[in-house]
Amino acid sequence: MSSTHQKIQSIRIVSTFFGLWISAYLLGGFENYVAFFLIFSLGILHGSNDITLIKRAYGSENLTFFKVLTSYIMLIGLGTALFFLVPMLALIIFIVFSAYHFGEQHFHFLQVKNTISAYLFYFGYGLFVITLILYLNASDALRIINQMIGVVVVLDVLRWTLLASAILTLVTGTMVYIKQKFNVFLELFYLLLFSVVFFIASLIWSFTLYFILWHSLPSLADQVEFLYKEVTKETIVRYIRASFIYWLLSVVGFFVLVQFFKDNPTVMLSFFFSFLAAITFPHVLVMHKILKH
Ligand SMILES: CC1=C(/C=C/C(C)=C/C=C/C(C)=C/C=O)C(C)(C)CCC1
Repeated sequence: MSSTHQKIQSIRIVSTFFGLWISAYLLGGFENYVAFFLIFSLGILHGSNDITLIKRAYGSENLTFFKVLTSYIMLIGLGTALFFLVPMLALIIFIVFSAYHFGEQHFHFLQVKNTISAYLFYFGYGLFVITLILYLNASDALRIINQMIGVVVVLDVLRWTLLASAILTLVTGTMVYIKQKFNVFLELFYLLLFSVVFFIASLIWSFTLYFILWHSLPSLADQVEFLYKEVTKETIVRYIRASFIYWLLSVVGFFVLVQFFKDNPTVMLSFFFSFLAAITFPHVLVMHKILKH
């Protein structure tokens, strides 16, 4: 593990405990502001440099900036249209993509990469974590999901998904472990920590702590390393400069669109997750290309 990732590992464990402590002391409303601030800063930032990453990952010979931008916008458009036309299918695809993406980032240190068992392991693990967040905050989660897809999803769906993803993770994790040993106790400790956090914290705060500390931070470090070979103050500043315009566009875009929904908090939250979903689709594909190597 590189020294950057070791540092991030310590930062995220300490910050998770701090986040847990905060959730006991901050008032709900203020906690939500901090959560959205973190999602709109670090969370969106970690997906803002995708266009540079695609060009680098595919080699820039045949790919013009215009071609990449057009396919990127088309994918986001497709994602948005899907949420309008067939919301339930869109949500399922989004969760499948997100689950794989979270698991792939979490286990990016494994050398066992392009095998079916590794793919299923990433997917199973990510799905387990996402469902754990939803299950331990079920009333809020189900309200938002119902609002997003217009169908009543019951607690049993979460319960069975949790069980199925746990079994999938266990079976495929064993297959991966046979090929490459990893620290199972540390992974179990993380899962225990997540369960305590998700149980105590609210839905938005639980999602934020996982998304920012356990996903976006290590992903940012990987991307900076991929683009500039090392993570230093200078390369971080270069990364921020290169992604700033995309970051600004998505944040401004979100705040313009959200004006239509500002009178109803639940509709606003479901719009927020649909927006996150639409910009997530191309990001997952780009990161898969990078983490594969
Ligand atoms: C928390 C939560 C949800 C799941 C969000 C997910 C899965 C987000 C994934 C984001 C990604 C992968 C971002 C890019 O890196 C739902 C089911 C939408 C609605 C209820 C609350």
